Amino acid sequence: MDAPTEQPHAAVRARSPSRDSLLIRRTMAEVTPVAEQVTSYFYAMLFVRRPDLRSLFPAAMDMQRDRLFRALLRAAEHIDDTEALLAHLQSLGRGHRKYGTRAEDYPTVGECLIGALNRYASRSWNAETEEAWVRAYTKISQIMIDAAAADELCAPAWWCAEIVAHDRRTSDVAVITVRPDRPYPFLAGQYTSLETPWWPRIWRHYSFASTPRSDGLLTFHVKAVPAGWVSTALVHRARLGDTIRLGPPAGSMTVDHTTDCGLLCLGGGTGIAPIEALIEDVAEHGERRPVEVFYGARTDHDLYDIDTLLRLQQSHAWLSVRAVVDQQARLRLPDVIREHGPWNGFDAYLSGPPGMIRSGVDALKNIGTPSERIRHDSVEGPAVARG
Ligand SMILES: NC(=O)C1=CN([C@@H]2O[C@H](COP(=O)(O)OP(=O)(O)OC[C@H]3O[C@@H](n4cnc5c(N)ncnc54)[C@H](O)[C@@H]3O)[C@@H](O)[C@H]2O)C=CC1
Repeated sequence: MDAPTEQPHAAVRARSPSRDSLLIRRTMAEVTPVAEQVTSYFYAMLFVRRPDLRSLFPAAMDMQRDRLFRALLRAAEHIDDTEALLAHLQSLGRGHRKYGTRAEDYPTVGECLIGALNRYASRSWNAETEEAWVRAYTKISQIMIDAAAADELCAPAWWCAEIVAHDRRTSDVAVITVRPDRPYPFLAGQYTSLETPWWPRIWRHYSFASTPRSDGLLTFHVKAVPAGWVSTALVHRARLGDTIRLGPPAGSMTVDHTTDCGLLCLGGGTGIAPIEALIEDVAEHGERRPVEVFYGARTDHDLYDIDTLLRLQQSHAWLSVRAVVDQQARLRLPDVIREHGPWNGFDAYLSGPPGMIRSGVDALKNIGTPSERIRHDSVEGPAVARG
């Protein structure tokens, strides 16, 4: 994602913001309209001060130059939400190991961040604001540094993986299976970051389409999207035997096995991949909790994995699968959940395009689903930006 664009899993608590948080928000309000310039200035400063850091970023910086910067700003905005921030930043810190980031790089990044904000938020900037940003950045960077150091003791910074199956399902969707060079631990519902040999240092996120398997293989669903360099290479260029790199697993859209409540799953397009992993997870735990899947696609032809889902439905009485095809349906995917249900006693899992997640969350909230029962990974940024 890419990782720098992950966002705090936002269960925003109703609490009055701290003074630091208010000052940070004031800066953000001033820099948001000139975000492009602030970002360019930040990276220019960073690479002038530390030219050696340039090699950690992709050759074409326009593709993701603002990801690190945006991630830092977003984390600062959530500075009061310690619980959400902690999990998010730990994941970010672990994910940064694959870029080659070291603890000693963080102070320079912080100086450039504050330098850029100081310059572009000049109307509201003062000594108190600077202190608030220094405190926020110190907290953010320390969590990331600590998480990276702890991870170093037990996991590699990245895994190499060989493509062992490449199944073109439609003109733009491929189901790709890889064999990692070392065991790769993860949970059903999580995703990873992936780098191809053709676009070095450009990482994109893909969800695991199954539970961990005894043969250690990992499967991803990839759709080539316009201007999506990584996805297009994976669908149209990758061949058996090619080697990709994987970052660590991330994401919190996992099944809570301490309850037996039902699962309402919405999978849009290739967003169906982690939903399939969740179904397998429930099956492997021998649970007989209801799992209701709505699989949305634009056309019949885009339901590229409906056969897998129907096979799973045949073998599990607790599983129900419904396809919702835009061209045929009166309603779009998120709207159909209002027509079915009620969904009391169900946890909701959403995976698909950002717009689908947003309207799905709205639809669920409108029918009274509490937000702590709605799970999805971030709507903006890498979790769903899979170019
Ligand atoms: N490949 C993977 O592992 C994963 C991919 N994703 C994300 O899923 C998306 C899949 O893209 P496509 O296959 O092109 O899906 P798509 O754009 O063809 O849409 C799939 C379904 O979502 C619905 N939808 C789309 N936009 C909507 C909106 N604004 N409001 C309500 N419903 C909407 C459509 O009606 C359709 O039923 C991408 O954004 C990808 O990043 C998410 C999780 C995992």
